[in-house]
Amino acid sequence: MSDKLTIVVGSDDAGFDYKEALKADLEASDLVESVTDVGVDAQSHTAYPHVAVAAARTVAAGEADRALLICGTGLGVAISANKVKGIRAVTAHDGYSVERAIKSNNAQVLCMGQRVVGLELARKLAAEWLTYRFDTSSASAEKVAAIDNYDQADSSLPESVGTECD
Ligand SMILES: O=C[C@H](O)[C@H](O)COP(=O)(O)O
Repeated sequence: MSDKLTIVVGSDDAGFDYKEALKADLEASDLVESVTDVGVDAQSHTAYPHVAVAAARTVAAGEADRALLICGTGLGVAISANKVKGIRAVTAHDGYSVERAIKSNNAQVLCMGQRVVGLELARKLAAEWLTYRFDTSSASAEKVAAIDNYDQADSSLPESVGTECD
């Protein structure tokens, strides 16, 4: 994998304008290898769960490094993306959370709400998001591994999986 990021973008119609603006920024960024748009387009009205799951499945399949998803609040797309096994999706509208989403949580999916955050702040946050990388040797790594263990476990397994973290 190149150090440049392959990114999927998606939105419902409530997030369409921001998705288009952020997509243009990503396409112009030296930190981005490619951008794939899973919709919606200006004419379609696909509900957010379908777009979010399509984007998340692309990431889970290893066909993209990250996804940037926009809906009205950034909440529905995050909830939906998190239904895909292996995906860690977060909603964040401030710089610290965006940074920690990568550095603490290794979240592959960042979600924002067009009805929540100003466009210029959303653009700044997306630009900063591109610069962060998860450190697999950090103390956060085993916590993320614990999330993934729960994700992989089925409901017949014990309630907790590896509760001890150093
Ligand atoms: O989380 C949902 C999003 O904000 C979506 O864009 C709007 O959903 P609603 O029309 O159900 O409020």
